[in-house]
Amino acid sequence: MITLTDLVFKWQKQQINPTIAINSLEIIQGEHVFLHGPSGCGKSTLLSLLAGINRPTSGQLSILGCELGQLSKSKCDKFRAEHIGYIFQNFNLLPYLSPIDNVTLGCQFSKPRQKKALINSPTLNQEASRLLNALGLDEQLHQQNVASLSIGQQQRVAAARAFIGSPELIIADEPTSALDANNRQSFINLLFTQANEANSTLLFVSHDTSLQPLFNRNIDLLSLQEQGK
Ligand SMILES: Nc1ncnc2c1ncn2[C@@H]1O[C@H](COP(=O)(O)OP(=O)(O)OP(=O)(O)O)[C@@H](O)[C@H]1O
Repeated sequence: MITLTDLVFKWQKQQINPTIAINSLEIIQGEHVFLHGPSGCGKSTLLSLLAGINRPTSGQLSILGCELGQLSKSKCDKFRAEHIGYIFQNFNLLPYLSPIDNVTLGCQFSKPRQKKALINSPTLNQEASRLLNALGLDEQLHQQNVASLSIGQQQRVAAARAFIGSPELIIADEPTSALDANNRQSFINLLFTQANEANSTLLFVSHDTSLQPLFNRNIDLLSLQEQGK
């Protein structure tokens, strides 16, 4: 599903030590991967490459057989909209829109993803509402401005936006950092249920190593990078 070969990424051309240097990594469809490593080792940078937000400096990065480094920026954006659900560390929600509008935005830029979302519900709004309910966001909050929601509630909106249209890859960057232990466990359970239902690959970044046993694969980015340098 994801294949990295001799992948190198430098933020600056003149940088001596690349931020990312990975010889080889293969992740198969449906795998639940826990990615960890010390602060600054490049976790968010790697995620931005996988999401096509940044481009490799050299090497290959292929997702679902598509070589992301070869795509134009607009094709990369289209690829991301179609195949990837991304839960950002700071959620990246549009504060003046409602939860429903934020969630439907997740599939607004891809017709195939909209079609997949409409398998479960007659309209995109109803599908957004179904996902928000499944994530435990009270129905009366679905139409309020997102800015008026608590952090935990905003996190649910960010998750529903990533899940809509069952993308093949779900990327979650520190998605549980703002939650207490109970909410963290229920959030993880929902994440796994959603990923299993759609056979999505899950790439989950966290500093909380107590979550590690819940995943079927554990990648230490620092050791992976050591092999590549
Ligand atoms: N936009 C940027 N421009 C230049 N350098 C950057 C940029 N973003 C990150 N870096 C650098 O890349 C390196 C890796 O940062 P990154 O955020 O990927 O680490 P991380 O492992 O996700 O850290 P954390 O666990 O603290 O979130 C750091 O040295 C950081 O300073």
